Amino acid sequence: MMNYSPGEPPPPSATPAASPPPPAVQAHDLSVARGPRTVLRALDFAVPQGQITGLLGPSGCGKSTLMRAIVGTQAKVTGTLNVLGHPAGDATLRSRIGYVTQAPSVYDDLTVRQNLAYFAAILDPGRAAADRRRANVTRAITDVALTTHADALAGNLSGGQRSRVSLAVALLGTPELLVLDEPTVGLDPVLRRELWSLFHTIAAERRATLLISSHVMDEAERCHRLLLMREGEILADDTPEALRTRTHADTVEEAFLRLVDEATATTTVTTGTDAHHKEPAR
Ligand SMILES: Nc1ncnc2c1ncn2[C@@H]1O[C@H](COP(=O)(O)OP(=O)(O)OP(=O)(O)O)[C@@H](O)[C@H]1O
Repeated sequence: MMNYSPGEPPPPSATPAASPPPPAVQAHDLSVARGPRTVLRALDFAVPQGQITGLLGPSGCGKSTLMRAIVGTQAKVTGTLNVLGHPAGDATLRSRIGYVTQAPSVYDDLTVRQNLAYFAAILDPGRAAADRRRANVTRAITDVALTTHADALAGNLSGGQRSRVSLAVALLGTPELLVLDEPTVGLDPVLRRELWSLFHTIAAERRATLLISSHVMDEAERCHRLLLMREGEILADDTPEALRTRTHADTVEEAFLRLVDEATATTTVTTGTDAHHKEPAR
């Protein structure tokens, strides 16, 4: 279904211009409380346009919460969060963002094609758009490699296939920003590789921005940029290569672990009884 070969990510799709385009997402002093807890703490970061940014970190570090804030479905958000030039949650952003949650949102009693036709009718209503809708539905089904299952009931699909129906729904409207929460969970390695190839094709051909969460560190190597998270904070915001170089690590996983060790050592030193020395331990 696609033509990107895995390994090093290809260069970002945007051709070099005199001034770089504004970031797709820009956060300043962004915090989120869930219940009594602050689960995101004073985040500052930018997600560049037309690239794939990976959001990585252990379970519970706040990846889904951050994505929900970006798509405008999270309560108790403070600080500044701009998305495609508007405050997050602005009504004008609805058709410009595709969001796929961890739990696939599909109707089990409809076929794959019927599910997509239903969402296509909401996105692009009216009789005059019928041909365009049909073409978009077929394209989205092909994109996620579900052509052979197009007439199967969603309720009879495997978990990975249902996730791909959700992804196809997000691809229907050709969004400028795609926010994908762990889209490759439960998929076999071949399918994971194919989906990553699709993500690169979307970034390159449609100039879309993709923010993709994962806790599988080998997927980090396929991103143009990474936001590494830990306990509600951003530990690093860089390219995979720069992260590896900076930490003298062979893999992003190793780089992440070194950064965690550094952060832990800093915390221990600054919160310990002898809090004079604040440099991270080596
Ligand atoms: N509805 C809720 N009420 C209170 N706290 C919540 C709620 N949902 C999540 N949390 C807490 O917020 C923190 C961040 O959760 P979040 O789901 O964003 O993490 P995550 O990094 O996406 O995890 P995972 O990789 O397991 O999906 C966690 O500590 C979690 O316990």
